[in-house]
Formats: sequence, C-alpha cells, structure tokens
Amino acid sequence: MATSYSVVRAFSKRYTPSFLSPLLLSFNVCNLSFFPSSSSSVALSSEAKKSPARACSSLSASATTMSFSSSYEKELSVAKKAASLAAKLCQAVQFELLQSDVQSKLDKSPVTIADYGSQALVSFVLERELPSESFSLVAEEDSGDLRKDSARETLERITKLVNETIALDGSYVIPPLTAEDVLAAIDRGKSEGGPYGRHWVLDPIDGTKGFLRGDQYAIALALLDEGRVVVGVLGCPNLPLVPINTVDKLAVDSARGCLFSARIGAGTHMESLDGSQTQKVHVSATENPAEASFFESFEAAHSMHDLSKNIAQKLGVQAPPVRIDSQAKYGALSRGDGAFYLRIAHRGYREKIWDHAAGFIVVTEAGGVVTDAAGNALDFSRGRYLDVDTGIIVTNAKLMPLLLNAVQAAIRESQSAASL
Ligand SMILES: Nc1ncnc2c1ncn2[C@@H]1O[C@H](COP(=O)(O)O)[C@@H](O)[C@H]1OP(=O)(O)O
Ligand SMILES: [Mg+2]
Ligand SMILES: [Mg+2]
Ligand SMILES: [Mg+2]
Repeated sequence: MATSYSVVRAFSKRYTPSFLSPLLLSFNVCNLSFFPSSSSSVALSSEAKKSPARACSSLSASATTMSFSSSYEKELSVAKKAASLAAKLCQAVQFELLQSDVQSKLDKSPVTIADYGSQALVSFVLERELPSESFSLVAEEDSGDLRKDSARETLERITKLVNETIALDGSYVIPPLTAEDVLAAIDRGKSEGGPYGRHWVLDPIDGTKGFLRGDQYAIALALLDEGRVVVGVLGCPNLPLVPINTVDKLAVDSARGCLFSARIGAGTHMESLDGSQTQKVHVSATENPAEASFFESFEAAHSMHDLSKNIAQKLGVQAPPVRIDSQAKYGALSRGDGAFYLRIAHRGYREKIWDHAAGFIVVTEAGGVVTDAAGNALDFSRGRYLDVDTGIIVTNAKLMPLLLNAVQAAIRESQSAASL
C-alpha cells in the first residue's frame, strides 16, 4: 500500500468512527459510513461521497498501519474511580439541594456547588493517580466566579465537601486540601485540547438542569489521545439499573446509579455505582423503527423537539419520545433502552467536546454509530468546541442509513418552511 502514514492518519482521523478497533476498522466503516446509493438524499461528507472505494481502501491501510500506544487499562480504572467519587459528592449535594446553591454565571447557566466540587475532585484524582508533566484537562468550569469575595462561603462549602468525599473514600492519606488547592484543581481544566497528545475531557455535571430538578445528570469523563476518544466513563447517579422503560416502578426505583465505562477496542460495560453487577452492554439490535423508541433532551431549549417529532414520524417510530437530561441518554442507548438519540440544537449553539466525548465512546464501543446530521464522524480534535453540521444523531449501524434519510428530509422541510 503506497499510502503514506500521515495521509492515512489524517484521513482515518476524520472519517473513522473511533468506536472501531483498528482490526474492525475497514470492514465496519465501509458498511456504516458510505451508504449505498439508494440513500441518495443522505448527505455524506464530501470526500467520502467522491470516492467511497478509495475511502475504504485507505481505511484498510489505516487498520494495519495504526496501533495504539497502550491499552489504556490504567486510565480507564482511574477514570472510573474519579467519576465514582465525583458522583458521591454530587449525590450528597443533590440530597440537600437548595435553590440558594445556584450561582449565576455570565452565560446564565446554573452552576452549583456540586459542579465545582465534582471538577475539583476529578482533577485531583487524575493528577494524583496518573502524574505526568504533560497533564492536560479540558473541563467545563473555571474558578473565576469562585474567587470573588462574595463566593467565599461557597468556596468553603466546596472545600469541605471535597475533603469529606476524599476522607470517605479512604485511599488518600493526605492533609485536607485548602481552598487554594481546590481552586487550583478546578483551574487545571483550562486546557484547550487539540489534535496532539493526551487530554482528559470533563463535564463535572452534565445536565445541570436535570440535577437541579432532581432528575437525570451525569459525570462525564473521557480521554483523547491524538484527537481520538480512547476512554470514556459516565457516572449516572439517578439512572435505574433496569431499563428506563421498565413498567415495574418498584424495580425502577429500587436500584439507581449506573457507571458506564468504555475503552477503545474493548467494548462498553455497565456496573452499579457501588461497584457491583458489571455487565457488558450492547446497543439495540432492532432493524425496525416501528418497535424502537427515541431519546431527546428534556429541555426544549437544548434540542428542537418539533424536528425530532417529524424525524420520528418519517421513521415510523410509534413510541413517544423519551426525554431525559444529560449524557445519561448515551448510557441508556448503549444498553439498548431505546434505538435513537436525536439532538438538533437551536441555531447558533456550539456543542462542546465535554458534552459528547464520554457518551460518544460509550455508545460506539457498544456497537452504536454517532454522526452529525450530515453523516460526518464527530471530530474531537479541534479544541474545546465540537463543530457539527446541524445536530448529532445516534443509532445502531443497521438503522443509521434510514435515520440519516429521515433527518435530511426533515431538515429540508423545515428550511423550506422557514423560507416561505
Ligand atoms: N442552549 C443550549 N442548547 C443545547 N445544549 C445546552 C444549552 N445550554 C446548555 N447546554 C448543555 O447541553 C447539555 C444538556 O443537554 P441535555 O438537554 O441533553 O440534558 C448540557 O451539557 C448542557 O450543559 P451543562 O453541562 O451545563 O448542563
Ligand atoms: Mg454548564
Ligand atoms: Mg454538559
Ligand atoms: Mg456541565
């Protein structure tokens, strides 16, 4: 194969869903991303459209050329520990949640004591367990508001919570962290990420609105290596261990708290947040949209419910939408609770990498496919933002061509309606 390593690398970075282990690369990509010409209205990425055959042969080359520098086992186990500890902190805060815990940030989104505490804790665990001169963390929060005089009491509460959680865990025999230590831990999340080296990616509480309502939220932590997501963990403290659509409410309420974890090439596992009941999970295998259900944001401000409704109708989905907050949707999808996730953000909203990186690998390692609304693979290598065409869609490999067709048709309809 004459293709040079750098060309293959650049190509595969752009077009290869990172759920594929190198060995599966060429086979699956040729089946998933370059759909047959019968789906003519599906917009594929332009280079792939021009030459699917070349794309597949290049990807075959990449399958044999690329190898991962490590299996990321240690990183996965540390990520699980960090997310589990952060989940404990968040659960304690949600238990006592008072509206006065909500601070106003410049972007007006609610930020809670648990957001900061979770970020400080994850940053602390990662740095302590995986010391490295090149440690890099891309995280949602920063300490700007917390350093204000008016936030002194809040900072004290966060510091106390972080120390209590560390003490409860018992594995770190250290003097208590100071408020300055906590601020510094939060601010280690200021990295810009990018295509080179390793970067941890953290949403300390994804789905803040769900958290405040007492509903679903997630602690979402992922590792990028050379721009690819290689590890992902989702702590979902309120997600039932049984499928979300289980009719027996007692079963749903009796055991909540899921930890999803995925490592590139090693599949996705789910266990309870207390560490028991580990099981390998897989996305729904259904090929029939009529028997499938779809997830979308609880918040209409986060995703266009009307458009999703139209897409679901085109697919023939019978069930009503399942609306829950946060990347818990990716977790639920990875174990087959539903077959579709539709996230079509409102015009002007830019997705962030921490809102999708962990969920992306949890679903793709469970056999799912995640693309933007034009069928492009997601590219986590461009810094803090994730630039996508119109929206993010998720399903299994069999249903993706159908879903892309429906999404494209619904978008065209809404565009022509808007231009009238
Ligand atoms: N206007 C918005 N449109 C889309 N997503 C948003 C918007 N504002 C915040 N988000 C982020 O969307 C995610 C929640 O999506 P969902 O609707 O799936 O629960 C969260 O990551 C939330 O950030 P945050 O982490 O601060 O909660
Ligand atoms: Mg936020
Ligand atoms: Mg988020
Ligand atoms: Mg958040």
